[in-house]
Amino acid sequence: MSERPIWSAAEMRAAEEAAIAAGTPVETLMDRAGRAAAEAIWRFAGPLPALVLCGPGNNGGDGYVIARVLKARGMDVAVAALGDPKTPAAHAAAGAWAGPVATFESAEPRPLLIDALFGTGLRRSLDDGVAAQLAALAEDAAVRVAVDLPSGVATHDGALLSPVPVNDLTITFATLKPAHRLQPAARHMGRIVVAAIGVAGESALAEIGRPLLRAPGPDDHKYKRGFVLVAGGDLAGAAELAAEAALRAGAGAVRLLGVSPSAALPRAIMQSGTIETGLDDDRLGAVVFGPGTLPGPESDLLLTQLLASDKALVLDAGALVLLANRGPDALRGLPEPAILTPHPGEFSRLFGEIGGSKVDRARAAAARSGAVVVDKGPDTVVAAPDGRAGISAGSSPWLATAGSGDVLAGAIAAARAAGFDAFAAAKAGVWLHQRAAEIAGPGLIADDVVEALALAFAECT
Ligand SMILES: NC(=O)C1=CN([C@@H]2O[C@H](COP(=O)(O)OP(=O)(O)OC[C@H]3O[C@@H](n4cnc5c(N)ncnc54)[C@H](O)[C@@H]3O)[C@@H](O)[C@H]2O)[C@@H](O)CC1
Ligand SMILES: Nc1ncnc2c1ncn2[C@@H]1O[C@H](COP(=O)(O)OP(=O)(O)O)[C@@H](O)[C@H]1O
Ligand SMILES: [K+]
Repeated sequence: MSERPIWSAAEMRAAEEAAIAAGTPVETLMDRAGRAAAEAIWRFAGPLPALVLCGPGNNGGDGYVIARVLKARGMDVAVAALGDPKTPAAHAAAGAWAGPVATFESAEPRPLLIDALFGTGLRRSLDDGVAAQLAALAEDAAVRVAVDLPSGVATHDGALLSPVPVNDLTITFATLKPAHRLQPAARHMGRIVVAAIGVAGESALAEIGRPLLRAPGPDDHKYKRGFVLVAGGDLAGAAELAAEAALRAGAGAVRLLGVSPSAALPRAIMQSGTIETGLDDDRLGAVVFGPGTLPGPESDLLLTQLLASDKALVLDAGALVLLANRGPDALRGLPEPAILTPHPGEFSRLFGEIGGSKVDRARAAAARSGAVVVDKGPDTVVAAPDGRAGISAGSSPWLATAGSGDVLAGAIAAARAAGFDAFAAAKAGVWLHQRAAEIAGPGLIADDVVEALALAFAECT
């Protein structure tokens, strides 16, 4: 599985510095960035009368290049600057722009707005007057484009430092940055184009991509495809959703125990036995515990049994409440790293308030617990104890419906039982879940996501 990297502002700067040290001047990088952005804008928006807003740094420098390239293509381009260029490269780019430059304050709206005020160098919120003028110009534009990042967005954590217009297109350079995928910023990007500018680097953070899953072959049997046990309790529906999700997400066999057998479930799901006997099975690839489980002495005892077993655990919902009482250290030293799937409430209950971005928080939680943490939400982050992390490329808001988390737990367990390590399984489950939600479409309920998992799985084989 190959995934799109996500670089921090510091990693982007390091890549840029490495390229410069290797002989590519910053002016060349800026020229590539501006040309690529102009090309993307030209293709996306067509030849509308454009207004390019240029800030004082290199983001503004990109803006001057864009203006020059679009004008050379015959477009009607106006430029407005927020202050004079402050970097040599931006200065050179501004010098190469032959047309007039209005002040930012005096800029009049035009159908195509190109925001090159601030990018990764933004250090604080925009001044109120600047944010208000940007909003007014965006309001009156037909197409809004952001260069690298919408101005006002914090690169690292996706916070909005001041009001930010919703863009139709954002062109970023080399790789995605965290703010392109983290909320609340992510919803302000519109379509995202990543333009190559000839810099290289490395990052432990990537976008969660479509996993490569194995369709069964001639040598397969059901247990080889993956055997999942769902340890249910109390509220049967949630455990049933997890069990059926595991089956539809590719597990060869699923057993659901701890709740009364249900005729509503597919007959393919095994429902006989006790959790104790069910656990005593070497063929088990993953155990889901928590969906539908209420905290109490009995469920707490079961958690103790599961932690003492050598099984790969996916802990969700009620199991996370039980775990919060013990503290995340209870997971340290398990033979197989557990996978935790907290929603924001469960996350803070389990790990307390952690500062930084959502990626920082998930990484800290994973390092603390030794588990893979799936920090759920519209921008789900998966983090491993060693610092590797992934951010979901997006998620249908229709997943904000009862039971959808149970479905995710089942899908993750299927990937784990299929042989993926905990980090890869968590990411695969997140991808399948969001894709299934997309397939199920608006108005979905959790049961529909379960059904659609089979189609999502098929896209990965
Ligand atoms: N890193 C790279 O490899 C490349 C970066 N490029 C562009 O360069 C940008 C980064 O350039 P810079 O580091 O110069 O940063 P920016 O252009 O994003 O902004 C920095 C400038 O804005 C000022 N500033 C920051 N926040 C402010 C605020 N709230 N109000 C008023 N002024 C504020 C700073 O004092 C500084 O002068 C990227 O976003 C990208 O668009 C491209 O030219 C291509 C190459
Ligand atoms: N607004 C939203 N946009 C996108 N995805 C969401 C949104 N709200 C919730 N989700 C996703 O839906 C699932 C909800 O899980 P959870 O809160 O545990 O629900 P439940 O307990 O009802 O099963 C998670 O996978 C989460 O990422
Ligand atoms: K910008």
